[in-house]
Amino acid sequence: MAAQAAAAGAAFEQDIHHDPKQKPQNVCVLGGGNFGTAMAFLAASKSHSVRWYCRDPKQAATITSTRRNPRYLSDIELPEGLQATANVSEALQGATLVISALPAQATPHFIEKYRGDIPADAIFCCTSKGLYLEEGCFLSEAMLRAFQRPQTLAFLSGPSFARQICERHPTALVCASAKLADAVQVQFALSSKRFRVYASQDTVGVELGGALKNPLAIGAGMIEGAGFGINTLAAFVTRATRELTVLCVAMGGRPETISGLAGVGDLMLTAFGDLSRNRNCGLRLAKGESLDTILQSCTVEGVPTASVAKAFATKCNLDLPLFTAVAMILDGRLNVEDALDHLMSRPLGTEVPLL
Ligand SMILES: NC(=O)C1=CN([C@@H]2O[C@H](COP(=O)(O)OP(=O)(O)OC[C@H]3O[C@@H](n4cnc5c(N)ncnc54)[C@H](O)[C@@H]3O)[C@@H](O)[C@H]2O)C=CC1
Ligand SMILES: O=C(CO)COP(=O)(O)O
Repeated sequence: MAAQAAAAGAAFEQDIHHDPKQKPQNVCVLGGGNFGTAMAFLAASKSHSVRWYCRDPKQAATITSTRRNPRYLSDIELPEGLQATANVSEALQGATLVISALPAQATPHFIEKYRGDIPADAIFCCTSKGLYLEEGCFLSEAMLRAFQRPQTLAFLSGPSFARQICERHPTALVCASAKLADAVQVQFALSSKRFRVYASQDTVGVELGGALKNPLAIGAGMIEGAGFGINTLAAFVTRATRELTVLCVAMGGRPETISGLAGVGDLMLTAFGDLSRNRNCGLRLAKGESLDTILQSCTVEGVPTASVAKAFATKCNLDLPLFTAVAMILDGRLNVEDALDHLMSRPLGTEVPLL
């Protein structure tokens, strides 16, 4: 399948979505991990000028000389024209579009440290999927505080494993920005025959959908790890979708966004997809591995996000048993079996509010 997809590669490069009104971008990708690799791959495939910041100088040098990322997705051959560097100022100089693929918890600190190097008129497009634990808030709020000035933010989200983007599987995402024209800039900058971006103005829904599906995907993994089958998983994902929608709408997002790519689309991918680190984290926890060991092995955004999600639910006066159970298991206050027992023993009720 991967070979077949790669063979279709030449067509992928063609920019069928070229809009003469959209200028070519000077793209800077931040983050040398899985998603940074996918974003650098995409932007370079579209013939933008791409500079890619990886904090490890050896890694950056190897990428530039071999066109492979030695640490992540190392079997993927990257397009020509990519320049990786460990020098932040060099990477950001003259950028018109900054695509950040740093872990959520690292992003505000990065901005605080390097805001002087980030061009004030660039679109800062965030692909991180998490809420900000240190301040118990949306990542965008912490990012804007870190900028200490107005900066155009966009959020790119939806069902998209980095590996499958690089293997050119047809993929669809949504990009949200307060001004539709800014979301459209990103849309045209990245769309191709194999990567379709929808534009949106629902920044709250897109940011929250991407972040909140992660603790729920951990829950889905726990169910599988505990040995339960598709009956349990389907029930969980259905009720999880409801909790996701109720919380996003209470926080100001649109329900249509949550039934779209950034919500249900990404929840399905991560709850059912073997490549999901959040799902695998739940699976490994249910099999008895310690959370510390798991977090040392990979980025799992759902862990810090779970407790912020629970705090958001409390603030909105919402009873969201699945978010609560996942957060309590991650805090070590409940085990998976007891959580399932408790969830199945809750008072019986109607599925949706009565008419
Ligand atoms: N992997 C995927 O398929 C997808 C990931 N995302 C999101 O992208 C974000 C990044 O995820 P991945 O790339 O998968 O993680 P990763 O763990 O593969 O890579 C993270 C990278 O960030 C670098 N990094 C960490 N802290 C840093 C700092 N302070 N300064 C500079 N570099 C730093 C690490 O060295 C590493 O290269 C997450 O929020 C994730 O939810 C979104 C869609 C898909
Ligand atoms: O968000 C993702 C794909 O859309 C990646 O999910 P994981 O972080 O669980 O691997």
